[in-house]
Amino acid sequence: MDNVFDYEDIQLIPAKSVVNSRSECDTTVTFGGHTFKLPVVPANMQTIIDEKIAIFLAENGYFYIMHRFQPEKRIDFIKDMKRRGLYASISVGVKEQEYSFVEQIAAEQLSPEFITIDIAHGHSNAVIEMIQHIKKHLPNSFVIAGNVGTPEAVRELENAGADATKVGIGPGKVCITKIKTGFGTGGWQLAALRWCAKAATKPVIADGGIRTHGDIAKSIRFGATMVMIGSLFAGHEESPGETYEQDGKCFKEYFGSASEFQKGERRNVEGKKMYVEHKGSLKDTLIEMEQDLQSSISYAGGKKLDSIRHVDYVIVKSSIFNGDRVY
Ligand SMILES: NC(=O)C1=CN([C@@H]2O[C@H](COP(=O)(O)OP(=O)(O)OC[C@H]3O[C@@H](n4cnc5c(N)ncnc54)[C@H](OP(=O)(O)O)[C@@H]3O)[C@@H](O)[C@H]2O)C=CC1
Ligand SMILES: Nc1nc2c(ncn2[C@@H]2O[C@H](COP(=O)(O)O)[C@@H](O)[C@H]2O)c(=O)[nH]1
Repeated sequence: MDNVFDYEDIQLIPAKSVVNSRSECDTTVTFGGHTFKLPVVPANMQTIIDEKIAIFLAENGYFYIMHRFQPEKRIDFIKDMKRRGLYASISVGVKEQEYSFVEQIAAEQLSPEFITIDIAHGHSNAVIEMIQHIKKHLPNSFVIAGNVGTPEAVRELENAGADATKVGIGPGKVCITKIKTGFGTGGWQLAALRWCAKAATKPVIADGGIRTHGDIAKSIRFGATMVMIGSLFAGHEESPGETYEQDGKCFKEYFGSASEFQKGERRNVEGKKMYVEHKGSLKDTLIEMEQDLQSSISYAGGKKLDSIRHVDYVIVKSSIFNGDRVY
């Protein structure tokens, strides 16, 4: 791989606008047979999403993926979403008990519309076997598999039956994989996305490293159908987790799924915790994201999201850490 770059190294080049108002621009995306208002999904992490937020997102036309860190609540969650006439979108891991869980939801005829296999190193037999297990027992569920960082991995997971792959190893705000292991797409996530998306025959989700709303447009330009975001969704009124007050300012915690705070032990820790300044309501952030993306579409010279995929770009500088620090 040569020519690597990250979000902050790229500027998209404007084309002549074909709209009189940004409100004419359409940010909707079709993914897994459903149409969503935005090509954006909050990260399936315990400090980012809970049942209440999932209901809000599904009811209002947004995509969500529920996290897998309270496994005993997943069956009731699927039932509750179905009872409300909403789609169900859950996460699974790859350990033994997850195989029985998949069989159980199949036996109870609770096929969720979306299942995300959520592990750190998704290019593995463990993920391939789980994809095949889900497809055998729940053939109607749309399977998202990850995380990966190479075209080989994308192809292998697609060939195993994944309906979409999730790209990003190490670019996350509370991720320390790149520092602790020396591996990943941290510092060149956008280039890795382009590399993977070129090989993909099915949708790709860009996961991690989004620091500004403009990075959503850049992800679309470099091949993403959907963009998973953690830190920008942390710290809202609705966000799970404690609110802390310091010097008159309110903060909320945001911790990694592989941090000791999630795991409850210091074993194979690849995540950290940070405090995010209170940002107001999630609804307002989603509206602002939509407006900013409408503006991106207008700069791309089109009316639909797809127009962003064809714009020119320049590489303006180079950086490794994308503004992140270890602590
Ligand atoms: N996107 C990213 O960059 C990263 C995300 N994460 C997030 O952290 C959470 C925990 O992830 P994870 O530890 O995978 O989940 P689990 O703790 O559920 O582990 C999944 C299984 O995979 C094994 N495993 C974990 N890492 C590796 C590896 N590098 N090579 C081979 N086997 C491995 C584990 O065994 P054992 O523990 O014994 O090795 C375990 O059996 C997830 O939500 C994941 O998305 C974590 C790191 C990076
Ligand atoms: N290496 C780790 N990556 C993690 C961990 N917990 C979550 N994640 C990944 O980060 C993104 C969110 O990134 P952000 O830049 O938008 O904040 C998330 O979707 C996961 O893929 C972790 O403990 N270690």
